[in-house]
Amino acid sequence: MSSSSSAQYALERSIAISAVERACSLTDKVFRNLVTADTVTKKDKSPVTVGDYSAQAVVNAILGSHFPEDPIVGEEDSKDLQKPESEALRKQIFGLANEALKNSAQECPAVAEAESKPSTQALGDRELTEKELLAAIDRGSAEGGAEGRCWALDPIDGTKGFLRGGQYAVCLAFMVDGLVQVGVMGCPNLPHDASSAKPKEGEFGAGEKRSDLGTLFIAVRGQGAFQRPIQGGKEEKITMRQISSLSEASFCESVEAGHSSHGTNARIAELLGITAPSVRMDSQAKYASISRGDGDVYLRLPVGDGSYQEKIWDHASGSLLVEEAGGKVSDIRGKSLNFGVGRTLRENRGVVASRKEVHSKVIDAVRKALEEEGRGHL
Ligand SMILES: Nc1ncnc2c1ncn2[C@@H]1O[C@H](COP(=O)(O)O)[C@@H](OP(=O)(O)O)[C@H]1O
Ligand SMILES: [Mg+2]
Ligand SMILES: [Mg+2]
Ligand SMILES: [Mg+2]
Repeated sequence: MSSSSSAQYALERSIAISAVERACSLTDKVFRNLVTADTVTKKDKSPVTVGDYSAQAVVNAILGSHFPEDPIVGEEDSKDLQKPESEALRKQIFGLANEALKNSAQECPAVAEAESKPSTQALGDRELTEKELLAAIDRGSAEGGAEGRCWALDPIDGTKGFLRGGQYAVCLAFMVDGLVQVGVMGCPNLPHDASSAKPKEGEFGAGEKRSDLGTLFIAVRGQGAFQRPIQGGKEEKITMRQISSLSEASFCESVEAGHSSHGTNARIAELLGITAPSVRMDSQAKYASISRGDGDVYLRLPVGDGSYQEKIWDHASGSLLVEEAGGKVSDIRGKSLNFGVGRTLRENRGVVASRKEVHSKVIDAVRKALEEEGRGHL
């Protein structure tokens, strides 16, 4: 196989971009119409439920029409949605997903081009039935594995961030024989330029969205990592920041202490001489941020007894972005992430991502900090 030809996986790349774009405009709309100060106060998660299901339906329907044989490992399934009491929810998702499938075909040059190819079946000519919609969601139930083509989808990654008005991402990756080849990530609330002010969290409901928010990240193995405004525009190449010493680095970590141990991170920073405060954000936007140099090290340390198995859709697209931007991604022991063993990364514990040159130093500090806590066995 000629690995560096820019034509390699060009179709998968353009279909993935269009699917993620459509899903992002849908989730953005769901946020603006359904997340209100009231739903947030009541800790009502229904907006994210609507967004999750309809975004998965849209992406899977698009993948299904272009690559009908390809298995998809998606986070959601329609089991709860099929219950009689979910009828109103089903109707809402049905409307949103069909609208997204219909509207965007003309607006998105990548999909217009791909869909004009005779081999593909045009979407959006007619509405999907409710049955087809549920089937599209359940197309995501593949088991994954080390053989052949496979997609991994997180329709809304960072569900907590979505509800806060903070960072979340639509993440889609294409894998061959367990290796990620294409990663596309849409971050509707991430500024194009990291130096511009961060969006204020908790600004719910209607109102004009800032025009500098919404960034799309794209990576193909061997072809580099790129970003562009999600609304369209020129792709620019991104690379991780050059730092001469780890003491200049800053960490990027989860907002949720339950997803990554903040206390241990602080000790690792101390061991490495890092003084800059950690940047905390939800979702795989962390991988995207370090890929373009907003931060330098993404640490995700196991919490508790370390038995949690990371899900492949939480890391597939982000890890390729970092690798293509000059970084290295491994688990806390320095072992490569193995995306070919099923729906989870069961052979790995936690994640460490940084520039290649400093990666082993970070791994050493992680080991030392865990040993000090009596968790060296993790
Ligand atoms: N105990 C745990 N440890 C690590 N990750 C967890 C976890 N419980 C849930 N997660 C995952 O963490 C993801 C969010 O990561 P982050 O905290 O970096 O934003 C969630 O994705 P979803 O939001 O798609 O469900 C979920 O899959
Ligand atoms: Mg997720
Ligand atoms: Mg999710
Ligand atoms: Mg989830």
